Amino acid sequence: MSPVLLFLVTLLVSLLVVRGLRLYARTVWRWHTLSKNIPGPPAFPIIGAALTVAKHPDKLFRQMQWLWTTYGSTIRLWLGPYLYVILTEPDDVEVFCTSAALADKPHQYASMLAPVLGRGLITINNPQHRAHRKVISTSMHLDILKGFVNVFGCRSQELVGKLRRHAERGEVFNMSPYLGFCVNHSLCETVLSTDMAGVEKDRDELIRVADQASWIMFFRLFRPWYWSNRLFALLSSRYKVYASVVHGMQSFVHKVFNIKMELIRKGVRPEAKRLAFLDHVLASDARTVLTEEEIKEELRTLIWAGSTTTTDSLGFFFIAMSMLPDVQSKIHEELDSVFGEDRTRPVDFDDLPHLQYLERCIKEGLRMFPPVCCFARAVSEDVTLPSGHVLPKDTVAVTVPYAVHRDQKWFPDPEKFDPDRFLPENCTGRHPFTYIPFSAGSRNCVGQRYAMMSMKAMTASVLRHFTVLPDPDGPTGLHDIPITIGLSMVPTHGARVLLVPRRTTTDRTAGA
Ligand code: HEM
Repeated sequence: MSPVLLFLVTLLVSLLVVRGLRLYARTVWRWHTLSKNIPGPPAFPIIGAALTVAKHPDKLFRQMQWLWTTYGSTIRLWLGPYLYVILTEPDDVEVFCTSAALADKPHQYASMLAPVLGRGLITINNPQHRAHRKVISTSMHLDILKGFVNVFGCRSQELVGKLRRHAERGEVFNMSPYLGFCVNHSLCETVLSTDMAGVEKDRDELIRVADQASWIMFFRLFRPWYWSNRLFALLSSRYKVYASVVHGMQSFVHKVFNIKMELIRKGVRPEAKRLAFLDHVLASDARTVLTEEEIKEELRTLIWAGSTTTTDSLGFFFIAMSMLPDVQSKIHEELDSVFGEDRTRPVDFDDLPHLQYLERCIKEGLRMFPPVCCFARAVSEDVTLPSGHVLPKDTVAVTVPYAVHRDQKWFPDPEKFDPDRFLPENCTGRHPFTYIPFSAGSRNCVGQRYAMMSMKAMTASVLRHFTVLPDPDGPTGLHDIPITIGLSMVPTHGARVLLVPRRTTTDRTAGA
């Protein structure tokens, strides 16, 4: 290159860099000015307050609790060069969930979560999101979900068989891996295919590593220096696991999808009673809206979205039950009134409406331990919140259900497990955005009904057979359960409990 050309190129690059820096400085200055009244931890140049939150996941939860007890219901948090505003006032949360200026996810969802979760509903933005959401929610229709309850019931019976071995040995053990397997097995069967012949190994391997992947994704979110995929690959020892999970999930979904397409080509249709979500999608208009690649991405999303969230909710639920004998015995009474002493019949769809108390307990569990600990939105224009604070354009708004659900005003004595908070008469007049385990608005959880049905079927199946007792060496109360934060909130030591088989009248007579 001639010296003159080199000079011109250097000059041009320098001008562009200076212009970029000036633009950035102007934007940051604007963010500073608009958010100066919002309290938050001190921030340093370049890294912001990253060191305040870049903690080990076991310590991160306490750190987040410290944030909202110290700074209140609106918090300013600088992470690297970005400004995050955390909101927990229900009126602000309503704007967060419903404002068109907050309908999209920030870019970190696409760059860090999409490789694992898939470029599906959770990570894509409008107008693509709107089109996909229409198709996916149609295929999550109640009539379709009804058919899944039998799968939940049967997988739960298998779960009970595995748990029985520990119960018979009279030992405290960690239920979480068994719950995870049951949840993931049910998800694969209902979302992808009832017939997993030939791909069981891939499925089981995926289930094994699912937790690690969710942990790694969250680990990155709080470390701006790992946001670039290249730097993450170069600098972090965790990249290898991450890359193998991404690859494993993609190839598993591709394999199942290809098997289905091959069967369709051969004119083989699964029995109507054994249709999975994918069968419904392939038989619907969805194929005209979504390409094959898009369908595969949505399948990955559904499986990931349902996996740790449901498993961890169940984990917290059973720990809570082990500490609340009175609540548990009310559930037992309800189960006995529905199933009698028959312990062999799997739970089916018609049983679910009769399990009202159980449902309230699940809802209260989700209030106290909402597994999605926070979610975020990109702010596409300045938004003035009802609390008076301004969300500046191009920043990120975040809400934290765990904190929202502990508002004394709407949930008096919030650390008390009280299922009757969800009696219809006690919900009247409650601010609708003060209970958001499944989020709310246009980006709420599309699997909410699926999740409630599967959790009801699984908890009913386990509690029909067992009484859950606490680990004598474990936490002393619900406030004391150690929590680790990954993509979802996890009980740090898993759901460690002791199970005691419930005896039927026949057992008692035989034993007498
Ligand atoms: C207890 C279980 C579950 C909880 C607590 C939960 C919670 C949530 C939350 C809070 C969101 C919003 C996330 C955000 O805005 O970033 C969400 C979104 C989503 N969930 Fe769930 N979820 C659960 C189970 C499921 C299940 C079983 C499925 C699928 C079978 C599922 C599929 C999805 C999808 C696809 C989205 C993205 C929706 C969209 O943006 O249009 N979830 N979930």
